Amino acid sequence: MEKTVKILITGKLHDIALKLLNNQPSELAVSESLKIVYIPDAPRDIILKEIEDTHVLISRSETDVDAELLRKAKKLSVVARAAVGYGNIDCDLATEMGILVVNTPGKNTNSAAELTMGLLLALVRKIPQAHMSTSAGGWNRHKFSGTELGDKTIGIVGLGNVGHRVAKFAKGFDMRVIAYDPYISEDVFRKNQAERKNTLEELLAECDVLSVHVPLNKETKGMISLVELKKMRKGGIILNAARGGIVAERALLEVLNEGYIVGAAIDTFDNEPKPLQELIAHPNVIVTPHIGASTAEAQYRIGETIAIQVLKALRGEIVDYPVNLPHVSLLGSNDLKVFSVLSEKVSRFGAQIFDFQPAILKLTVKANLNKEDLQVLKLSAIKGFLSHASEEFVSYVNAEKILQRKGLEFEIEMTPSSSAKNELLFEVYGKGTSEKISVGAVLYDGKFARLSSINDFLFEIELDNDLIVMQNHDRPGVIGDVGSYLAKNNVNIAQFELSRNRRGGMAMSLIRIDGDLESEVVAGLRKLPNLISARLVSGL
Ligand SMILES: NC(=O)c1ccc[n+]([C@@H]2O[C@H](COP(=O)([O-])OP(=O)(O)OC[C@H]3O[C@@H](n4cnc5c(N)ncnc54)[C@H](O)[C@@H]3O)[C@@H](O)[C@H]2O)c1
Ligand SMILES: O=C(O)[C@H](O)COP(=O)(O)O
Repeated sequence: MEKTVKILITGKLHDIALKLLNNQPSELAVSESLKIVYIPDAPRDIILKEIEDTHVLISRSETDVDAELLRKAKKLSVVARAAVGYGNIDCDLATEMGILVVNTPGKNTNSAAELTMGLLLALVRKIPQAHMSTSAGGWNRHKFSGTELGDKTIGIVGLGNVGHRVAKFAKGFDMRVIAYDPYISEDVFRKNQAERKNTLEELLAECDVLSVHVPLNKETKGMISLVELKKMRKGGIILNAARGGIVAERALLEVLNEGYIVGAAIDTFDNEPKPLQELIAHPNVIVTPHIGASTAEAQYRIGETIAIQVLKALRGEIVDYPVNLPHVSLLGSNDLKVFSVLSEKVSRFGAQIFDFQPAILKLTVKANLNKEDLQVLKLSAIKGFLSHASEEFVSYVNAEKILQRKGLEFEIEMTPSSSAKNELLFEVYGKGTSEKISVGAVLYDGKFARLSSINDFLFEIELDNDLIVMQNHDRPGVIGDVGSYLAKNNVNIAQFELSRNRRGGMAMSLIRIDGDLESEVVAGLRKLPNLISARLVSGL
């Protein structure tokens, strides 16, 4: 029966996202049918109920994806954050549970940077106050006198996507741009014509306008508190269109009341949607309700990107913007995608053909790959092995953790090849010295997955459907007996491959069958004369 995947959407999304999920482009089509439950601005109690049988959650900043929610989500495999900040998602727990978290970095950058500049201009020219007064019939040309941006210094904390766009815009207003971001290279500062400050203190001491553009995390929460605000020049102003809590709100209120800081423009708050009342009502503060990403253009880009991420994740592909798989970024090419599927298949096969206690798994790769691509193959192999050998839900996200928990070691080795060979050898070693199995696989023509060996036996068989792995004595009549037994049990053979180590010695056969096979049928095979073993390998 076709599986149905439930996608719960709890925030407002652009129509393009729903269009792409409902009418999937052929290259992203998923085999499951999708049940989309779209509840923009969903209340918490509804989310907690709906999440129980949800497979994919698409959310915006108002949905806290915390431990309470995750623990109720028994079927969840993807959390898709339709924006950048994921401070509201318990990523550690999601990782532990094997849930992939994705986001859409860069897609709302321009909108957030434009809003930041809008807030800055509105603040220094008192535009909201002048508008209110004038639209109410007033005409106060002297009351609404402001200050210019030209020649003032803006201090940017976090020169990432939004930060460097703000830097560019500020340059357009002839501002001096200084920035503090210890995590990026000198080059980024140079390219964005921002003077690098090595400490936050240096930056604070020199800026008239302080604008924060860092993520909210343990390190940045409260990074601008009373001490830091007092390190700024008297008469400075503060912008926060990043996250509430980066600038401590009570401290900001204090310096505003003292008149030490003369203005603040804020889009993001500690307690959304009910921010600190005294702060938002302060006469020198202008506020917006977290609308940095709220433009038609940003929402289109986000909607399109998030739908593609979800479809890729459902297809088992590695997504473009994984949050909790930092060591695997883009799945570079289609070739790598096909190779990673081979890696998953060969290890899933290997997991089903031994009877000893495994201790070490080893993948030998004959190809020319970079470190990142090798990591993809490693994760695919672990995932393939564990998805047979573990009761837990295994994904690229938690595969390594589960492996560690099971006390298994993984080794990976690459044998560089002068020609473009794509071959894999997957080995499982037991604790005893003689316990070992190996399975070889190859990509013919760069795309067709074939099993090429099991231990010393050579094959060329498709790694698809269910397979029977049989060992027998190399004597006449075995193939005939097996063929008629399977026919009697209504099993159709798609491919039969026999390999032997020497004439009259041991033989191994692989039988690829159409459809599913009952385990009793395989058990019956073992009773045939000259059969040593027969086992079913499934889920390929
Ligand atoms: N108001 C909105 O609607 C809106 C829209 C977009 C982004 N945002 C928020 O803006 C912030 C920046 O977004 P982005 O897309 O530019 O992210 P980004 O990841 O591209 O940039 C963040 C930068 O902060 C730097 N950084 C991290 N920790 C730091 C620290 N302790 N000190 C100094 N620098 C540090 C990083 O090195 C990085 O360069 C995030 O909080 C994001 O959630 C808000
Ligand atoms: O983190 C972000 O990208 C912004 O805060 C926008 O988030 P939202 O559009 O989901 O509120």
